[in-house]
Amino acid sequence: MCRFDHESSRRCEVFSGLFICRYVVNVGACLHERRSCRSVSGLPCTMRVCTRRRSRMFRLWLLIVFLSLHLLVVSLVLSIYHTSCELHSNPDIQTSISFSVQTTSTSTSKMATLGSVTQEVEMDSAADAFAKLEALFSHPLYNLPTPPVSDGDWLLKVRTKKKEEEHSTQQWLSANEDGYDPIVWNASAETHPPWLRFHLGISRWQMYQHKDPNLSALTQQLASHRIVSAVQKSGGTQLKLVMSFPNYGQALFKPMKQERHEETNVNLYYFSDFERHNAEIAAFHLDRILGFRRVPPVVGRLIHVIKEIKDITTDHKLATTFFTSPVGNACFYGQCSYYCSTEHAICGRPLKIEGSMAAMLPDLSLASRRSWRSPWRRSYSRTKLALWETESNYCDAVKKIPPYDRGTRLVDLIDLSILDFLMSNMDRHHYETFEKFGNSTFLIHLDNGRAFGRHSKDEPSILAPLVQCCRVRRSTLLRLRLLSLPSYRLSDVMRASLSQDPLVAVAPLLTEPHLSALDRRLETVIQTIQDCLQQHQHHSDVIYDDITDYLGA
Ligand SMILES: Nc1ncnc2c1ncn2[C@@H]1O[C@H](COP(=O)(O)OP(=O)(O)OP(=O)(O)O)[C@@H](O)[C@H]1O
Ligand SMILES: [Mn+2]
Repeated sequence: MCRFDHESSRRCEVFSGLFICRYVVNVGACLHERRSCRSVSGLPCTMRVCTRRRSRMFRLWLLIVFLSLHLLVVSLVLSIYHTSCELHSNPDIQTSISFSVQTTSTSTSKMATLGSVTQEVEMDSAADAFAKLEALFSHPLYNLPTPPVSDGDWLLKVRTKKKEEEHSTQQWLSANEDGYDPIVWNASAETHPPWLRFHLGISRWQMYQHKDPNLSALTQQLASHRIVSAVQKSGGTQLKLVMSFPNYGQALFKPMKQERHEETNVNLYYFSDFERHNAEIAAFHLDRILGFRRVPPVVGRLIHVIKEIKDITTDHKLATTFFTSPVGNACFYGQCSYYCSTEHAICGRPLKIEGSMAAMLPDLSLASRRSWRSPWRRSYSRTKLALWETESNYCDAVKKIPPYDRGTRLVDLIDLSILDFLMSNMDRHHYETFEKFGNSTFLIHLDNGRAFGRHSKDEPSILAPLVQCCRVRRSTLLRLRLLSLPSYRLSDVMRASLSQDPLVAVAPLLTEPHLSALDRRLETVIQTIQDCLQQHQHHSDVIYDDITDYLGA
């Protein structure tokens, strides 16, 4: 049984249909050839009878061999058919299966090849990939002992309201907010909706906990909760909307602007590239797989342009930008500094559009954030180079400037550059932190929409912070090495992780070439660190040991 959508199961049917067809066509051609051979035979009559009897026996034998081969192939087709449905995302694997079965019909020795390919496919099956992901997250490197989180290390605290205050707020909210549910939560954690649990779970060190029990409820709500409001989000260059849910949760919606398989146009500069909704989703998964947990949860969702945006928006500027395209698709373009025009409209097909839904961080009035300009920011100019591109001792200078002169800020920035290199994101001009935690805190990895634009090329300059500073967290290096092993292969665990997103029903979130690019780039990162270790006398010059307490690492 296919686990996926009609379209993919149709593809599977067509695939296996083609498969059998090709096989039958080959056999038909063989029989036809044999018939024509007989008619041109020129042997004497008696010999012909004898030969005929022998040839009849031979044909019978051939038929038996052929039929048993046929049965074998059909049973193999059926078993592969099942696997290929689960792996509908993997054209490379499908090609190799169809290739080996065609050759099997002509040579039994190739059966062995088919057997091994089938085995490989089975080993790489979805269930196996999930097992890899599970094993990865259960590995001690993902469960390192962490310092106790003191009261002051939580971003927010629940304040118990006075009874009258609570009552008046509830009345105000239920009386004034159309489409919202009455508030039923109080100081007790069991009453909190998933978005509030997420906010209350943000600490000085991470956006959410490893194996956070709230994560699935949160992502499920982002993916399916009713949308009661959609307004444009100011800030940034490209159009995005803040969506609100009946329980007051919110998400940042970034619509699909390009097809997943489309590589970035080579003539576009990194700063004028379109953003990708699937990059926002994949970045969340990658960040989590790397063990950082610094991206707020993001899921994919199909949004109804009319019912879930146009009909409910209170944003008058946005409302004026809706139109129906010549082919009848519902479109809008909003107002922003890049690509907000009829030529770059965001259109449903005909009514629904894919997009990413990122869990909104707590409002700035509750938890203000500080935006930091990256020392390795690009010039955002077609002609100028940034200082880090020309100065050989650039890192030495950075290391002397606060906040890079102490604590983990530099290695945290290097973690971010590793994430960016893996997903080929050149657009990391700023990063943010929560003001409350000062300089001693994690970096929030927001805005990943310009990642995963190119799989056929790697961009070495993204790794400049690592190359120039030759410094890396020990825990990061160990996890990178783990992800380069076949049993935890980065592309496999990413494929498994991304297959949990609802948008796989439309198509895989990352194409196979993007997944392979991750493995290739991971090798480059590990090699870069290896080179650093060779260049330095002491390992401690390169490795920032953040896990001395971790036994056996
Ligand atoms: N999940 C989130 N929760 C709250 N605020 C967010 C979230 N994601 C992004 N923001 C804020 O929204 C603003 C714009 O977001 P983002 O940088 O993703 O948009 P953008 O259009 O891609 O920006 P740019 O063009 O600068 O790359 C930023 O100021 C950021 O702080
Ligand atoms: Mn952006």
